[in-house]
Amino acid sequence: MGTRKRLLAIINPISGTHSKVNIPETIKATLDDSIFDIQIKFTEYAGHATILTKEAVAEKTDYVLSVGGDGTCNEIAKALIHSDTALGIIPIGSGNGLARHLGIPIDVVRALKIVNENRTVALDYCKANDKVFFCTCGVGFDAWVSMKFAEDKHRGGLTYLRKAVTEYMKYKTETYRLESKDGSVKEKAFLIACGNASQYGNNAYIAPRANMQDGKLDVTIIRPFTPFDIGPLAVQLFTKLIDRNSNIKTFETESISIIREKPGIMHIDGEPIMMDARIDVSCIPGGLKALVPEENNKKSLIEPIQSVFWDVVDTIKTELNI
Ligand SMILES: Nc1ncnc2c1ncn2[C@@H]1O[C@H](COP(=O)(O)OP(=O)(O)OP(=O)(O)O)[C@@H](O)[C@H]1O
Repeated sequence: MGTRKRLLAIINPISGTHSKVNIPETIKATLDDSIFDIQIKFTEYAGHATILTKEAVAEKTDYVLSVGGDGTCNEIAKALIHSDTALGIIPIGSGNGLARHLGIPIDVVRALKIVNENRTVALDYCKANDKVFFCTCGVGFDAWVSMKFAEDKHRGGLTYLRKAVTEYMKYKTETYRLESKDGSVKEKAFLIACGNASQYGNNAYIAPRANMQDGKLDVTIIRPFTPFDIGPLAVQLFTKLIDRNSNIKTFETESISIIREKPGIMHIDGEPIMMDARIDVSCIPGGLKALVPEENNKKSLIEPIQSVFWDVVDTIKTELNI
């Protein structure tokens, strides 16, 4: 037993809508304790996961599991970059974009079995000014929705949907200047998203061609559109076809600067944050070790339907206090 790998599982008790009470037992029952020496900790406040992870890296822990959503993954993974400690993801958040991109099942037991397979790869990570992200960052409507979502006491994919619908009518588009190696352009945009991974979460593919091992960001610019365009746009977003929409511009780049008139909100892996008027976004190849399934991006066809079903059940339970 002397050569077991040290593993710390960090559980965010407020992520997503599922109960976390049984998760420590499930982790202990499912992870192979002949491979892993397991420790489990709950976060106590926002930002705590980063502190716990830094301690784990200093103690030469081999794996840190993020048991939460994309916000928890971000807090953990930013403390893991360029270290020998690998990230594992047990997705129990609201969007779970990074897990879904990597093909990790949205099911605690099945995700833990991926950890048992013990397959590590090097993934790219990205920066927006001094903020590190792994999935997507963006300015415009998506950042606005992330702020409204953060203010809401409810979580879950349905809350995202509710916020997007109610905020669309009130939202005013901005003009941005974009600078990249190809030159400088001005764009009036509903949103500008930079994807390291392909989706926001909940299988909303904002950067369908994004690859976390190509050293590049996939930039998507959605220009202002009318209410009549919403239906086709929504269908294209969820069917990986958004780059076919003529109102949308997509391209790949190693880096890009997004410049607006004054500082404002942006989102970093779905978490809202105030940023300077100038945002320099870049991709750093291969800086994060992560546990992934053998065949990336292979997922069950009924998984999105299951996710919505459990979201509805959890929302009803929360509303009825049961
Ligand atoms: N113990 C805690 N109490 C309050 N907030 C916490 C605690 N631990 C972590 N947080 C914060 O909870 C927020 C939400 O977590 P997370 O992103 O994992 O879940 P989610 O928003 O439901 O899922 P997703 O990001 O996939 O949509 C993060 O911003 C994180 O900083």
